Amino acid sequence: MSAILSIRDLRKTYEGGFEALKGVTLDIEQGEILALLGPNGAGKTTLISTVCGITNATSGSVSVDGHDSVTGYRAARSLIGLVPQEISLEPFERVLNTVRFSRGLFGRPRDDARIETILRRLSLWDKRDSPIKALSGGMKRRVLIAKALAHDPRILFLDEPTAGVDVELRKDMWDTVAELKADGVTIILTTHYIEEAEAIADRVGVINHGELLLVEDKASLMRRMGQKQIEVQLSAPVETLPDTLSGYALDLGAERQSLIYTYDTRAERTGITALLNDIAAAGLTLCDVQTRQSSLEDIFVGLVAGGQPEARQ
Ligand SMILES: Nc1ncnc2c1ncn2[C@@H]1O[C@H](COP(=O)(O)OP(=O)(O)OP(=O)(O)O)[C@@H](O)[C@H]1O
Repeated sequence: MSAILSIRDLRKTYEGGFEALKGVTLDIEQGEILALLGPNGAGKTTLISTVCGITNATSGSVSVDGHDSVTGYRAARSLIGLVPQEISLEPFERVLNTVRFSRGLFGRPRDDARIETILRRLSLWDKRDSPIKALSGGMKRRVLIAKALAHDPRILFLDEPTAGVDVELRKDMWDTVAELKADGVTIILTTHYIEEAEAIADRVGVINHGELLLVEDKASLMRRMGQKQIEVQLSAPVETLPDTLSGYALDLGAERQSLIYTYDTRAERTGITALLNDIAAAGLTLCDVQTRQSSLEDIFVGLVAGGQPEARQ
């Protein structure tokens, strides 16, 4: 895979001096779905707006399929579709015209067959003659996507596509995103919902206070999530670990009265049975056992709080 979008040391300081982006560097591969997770005010919308040229960067660069977003603005922008967070549609305009008009804005020749395909894909074809104001909130969001796709962009930004939508519609939106990916569209979406990132992303980025804290393959994050800890409470404190237990990666817990063993749930052998046997053979008496599992949410919360992710019970 090759990067279709390269963001280098992107900084944005708003008038008044607020530093919303503090040097973001990120490569986005052709055809991937990247979810950008971050709390309110993290800089997600600023990042998207800057990449799309709605806001000027203070410094740094963005290259879209080789086109610089400043010196080659028109070419770069024509490759991008943007679905904004806010629903900003003309209420009396009809669906078909709204979407057709968007294509024209990018100087693309009228192509009714293409618009029909897009509207059908988004289940909007039956509503093509409806005025926007007659649509439900979910349908309006679909129109925003159709508008963003009208000029056949190769990269689609979705800024919190499912904020405030019900569970069913959220799942629908996830299906739509998967279909767009199958069409070869590269998708970057921002979200507060960790389960959304889990459900659809290939890679997950975590942003906070204008800094990208992590960008990682979802599968490897899942492996981290797969990490579990078992804490064995002992009936009496131990000074040092018995030599017979030195082969295990064990940590001593609070007041040296517990042993903490971290293992991978996906491993063929977790080693728990042998560990428990060896603890007993070393003459230690167990009085309780607890397990904890770290989740993507723990990793996220830990990163955003500036600490280490903790395992969760
Ligand atoms: N035009 C502006 N002028 C000054 N500060 C701004 C402006 N736009 C955004 N900010 C500030 O920049 C920071 C990042 O905002 P941004 O909208 O990018 O965050 P976000 O991650 O998208 O948040 P949310 O999840 O709430 O949409 C916030 O502290 C915000 O108040």
